[in-house]
Amino acid sequence: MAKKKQKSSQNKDKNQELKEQPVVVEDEAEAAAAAKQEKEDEEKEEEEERSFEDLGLDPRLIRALIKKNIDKPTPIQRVAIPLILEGKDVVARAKTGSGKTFAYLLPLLQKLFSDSPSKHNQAPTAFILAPTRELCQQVYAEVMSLIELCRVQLKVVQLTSSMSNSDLRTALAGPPDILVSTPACVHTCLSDGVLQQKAVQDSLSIIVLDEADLLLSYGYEDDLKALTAHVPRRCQCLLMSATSSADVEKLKRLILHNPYILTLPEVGDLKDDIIPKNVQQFYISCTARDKLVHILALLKLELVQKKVLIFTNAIDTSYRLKLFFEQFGIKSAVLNAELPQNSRLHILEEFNAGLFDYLIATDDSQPQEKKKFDSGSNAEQKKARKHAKQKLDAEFGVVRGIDFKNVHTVLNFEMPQSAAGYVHRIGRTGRAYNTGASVSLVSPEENDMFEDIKSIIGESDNMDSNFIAPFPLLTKNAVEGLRYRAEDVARSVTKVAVRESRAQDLRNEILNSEKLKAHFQDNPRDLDLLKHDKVLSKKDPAPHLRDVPEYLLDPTTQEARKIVKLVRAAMGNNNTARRKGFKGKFRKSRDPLKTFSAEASRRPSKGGMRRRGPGCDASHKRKRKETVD
Ligand SMILES: Nc1ncnc2c1ncn2[C@@H]1O[C@H](COP(=O)(O)OP(=O)(O)OP(=O)(O)O)[C@@H](O)[C@H]1O
Repeated sequence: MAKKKQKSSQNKDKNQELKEQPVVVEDEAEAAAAAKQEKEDEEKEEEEERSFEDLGLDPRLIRALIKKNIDKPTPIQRVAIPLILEGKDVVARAKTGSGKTFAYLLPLLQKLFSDSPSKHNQAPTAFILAPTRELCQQVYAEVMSLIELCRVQLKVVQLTSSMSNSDLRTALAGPPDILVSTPACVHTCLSDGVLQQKAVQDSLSIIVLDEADLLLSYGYEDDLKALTAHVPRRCQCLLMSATSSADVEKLKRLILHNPYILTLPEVGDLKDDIIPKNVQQFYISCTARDKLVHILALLKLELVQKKVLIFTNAIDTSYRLKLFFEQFGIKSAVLNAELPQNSRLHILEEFNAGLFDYLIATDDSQPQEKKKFDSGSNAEQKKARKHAKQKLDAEFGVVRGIDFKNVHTVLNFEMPQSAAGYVHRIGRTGRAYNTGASVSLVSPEENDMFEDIKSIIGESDNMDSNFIAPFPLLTKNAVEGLRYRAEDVARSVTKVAVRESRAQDLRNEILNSEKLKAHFQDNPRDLDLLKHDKVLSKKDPAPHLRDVPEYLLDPTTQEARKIVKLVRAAMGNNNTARRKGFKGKFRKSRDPLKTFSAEASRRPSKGGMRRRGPGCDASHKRKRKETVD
């Protein structure tokens, strides 16, 4: 009996053992996976800790960055900087606001600091080409400020198509070390002999195509082809882009030799390419007529965070909005392709410097203007095209690339005409380490487009990051409380008033532009000279419209205002908050500056960044892998 008992207990033990065995195996597998994960996390952390020093950056540049409150490279910078310093050709694709400009500018400057160009150079050593004048101006300003902070002697010029040949010649005399321009302007310089082709072949050692995904769509293909014929083979080529497209591929083939490809996991996929994950997206459904009262409620009841960038599809609408706002004591400025270039640049600078909180920008892809070409007789179409061409500056681009600083809210007063337009607009907030929000006012007529946008940005696939939610803070009562005043004022903003104010603004800005040109030659940093948010209404705003009486605020709206104020207080100045260790409410993975991750890698441990070396595109034989973040 005892034996039987012993046997049965032995069997039991054995069974137990057998039963437990797979568990043990599973535990081991789990432990191994955990250890692997831990190692990967450690590696990732180490990678994230890499400083600008670790990347081999010149101490002068590091000091300059610190003065700009930039102390840590972004993921794209961590990978691109060392490669560019090594002299490699690089294609870098990373979403908007991920720090691509410094990713190429820092190593480019460092190279120019150390390799002092030959005295015999007759042409610039570096070309930086961007699709719009505004972008060129932005890059130029960035280069100049870095150089100033580094106290190094380098000559940088920005050339624009509006300059005369003699001005171009003067600017190119020397020659400059860096030339910032559009491809069309450089092409003109080459064909007019302002830039000698032979000199370019001898001197050019680095060329950057910034916002490369836009260059071909802006019609620069022929200009680039003409230029590449003179780009020497030894010249280092860098191509920076927010998206991957057939155009980028075409450019890559046109100008690069065996580049390293620094790319994103889902390149070609609009949603992951350019929507910054730290932007919360909202919408409000209302009739086209009710948009005014809704936008008034959002701004006047302070239900959205300032600064606010408001998008319209037509220039007239932007003036209508401005005049409407003025009657409620809300000061705003408008930005559109009709304004002179100096004014536009100055408006951007003022807005970035925080001189006003509301900027009404008209999207540069003008469906309204385009429609005019598509209707009417041939002669009318021709006339309309000529007229529009004269009026609208072809190199103006407000939606893409421009680095609007600290925009907390993007408001689509009118919906863009494409999903791409939507993501480009949204990309103006949530830049650098900031968070942001967007609110789109959607009328029934815009519903189809809105549905398209939702499906293209992948709302259904990924509820977490790309969900466009109903805006929760605006109640029906709050809107109704303002309706009477809004409708009354809206009636007073007539078509004639809009036309007059548009013409008046243009006159003012043309005068401004001349003054600006002269003034900024001597005082490039003086921002306060001319204000762009001045009142255009002929009628003084009625005092009772300035303030919203308490009785119009229902308890929910009061609560909502409090929330918005609290959030603002918590955010403070975001950059300062970040320096002080403020982590923000968004997960790190939602920050475009921190989430540069690349195509699926075999070593996802460091964020899946894939660095593809020369020749990889074709053969996949020499795949180099390096991962960050
Ligand atoms: N390492 C960094 N740390 C903090 N901020 C940074 C860093 N690098 C760049 N920035 C800031 O981030 C913002 C966005 O950078 P940048 O304009 O280069 O983005 P981008 O990737 O070129 O975007 P886009 O594709 O829209 O042009 C800028 O204001 C820039 O000063």
